Amino acid sequence: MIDKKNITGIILAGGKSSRMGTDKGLIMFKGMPFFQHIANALHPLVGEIIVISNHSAYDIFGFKRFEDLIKNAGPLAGVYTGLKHSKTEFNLVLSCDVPLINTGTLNKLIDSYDNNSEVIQIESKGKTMPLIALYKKQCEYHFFKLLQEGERRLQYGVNQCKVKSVSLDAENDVFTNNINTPEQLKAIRQ
Ligand SMILES: Nc1nc2c(ncn2[C@@H]2O[C@H](COP(=O)(O)OP(=O)(O)OP(=O)(O)O)[C@@H](O)[C@H]2O)c(=O)[nH]1
Repeated sequence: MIDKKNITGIILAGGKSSRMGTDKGLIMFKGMPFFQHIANALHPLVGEIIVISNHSAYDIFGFKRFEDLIKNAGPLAGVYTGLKHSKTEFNLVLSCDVPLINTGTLNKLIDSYDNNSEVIQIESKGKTMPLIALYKKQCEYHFFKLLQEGERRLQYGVNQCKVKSVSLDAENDVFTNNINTPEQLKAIRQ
């Protein structure tokens, strides 16, 4: 069991939201922004939450916010920035577009940790999800090197680490739904 004081929650909210057309983390769903749903799911499991985003609108949530150390380089740079600023060995990294996520699902990542892994990621509907994952801080070194080489793919970066995937039961797959488009938003609001 990992002590929650040794886990930082890192929420990435620095994307362009081009498919949605409006900043995804700030979309209202069941009375609160997507971002707040994600922070609420993380809160019981971590000692601190930090936000990685160049958008100052996220300051309203009251967490420390850091800007990408490498700009316009996508989620790989966002995760790298989060790990670099984290003070803890373990880090639960989430995107801001999974508003159905819950603490129980995230806890599965922590429960599945073993000493041989550097990243534990969710696998849902046959797809690995490196933005619902537990990272050891040491991954920052791999990611920095890859970014310097011009690599931008997060899943490629994760695959350079010792990675383990945790599959969800079919009835829990819904909690990891990525909401990227107005159509997907409409579907969860119904
Ligand atoms: N900090 C940071 N986060 C990012 C960056 N790019 C994407 N993200 C975050 O990574 C997660 C997944 O992002 P995507 O859906 O792949 O990209 P997006 O730019 O948000 O959306 P699209 O423009 O529709 O692809 C979201 O939480 C984004 O906010 C980035 O350059 N920096």
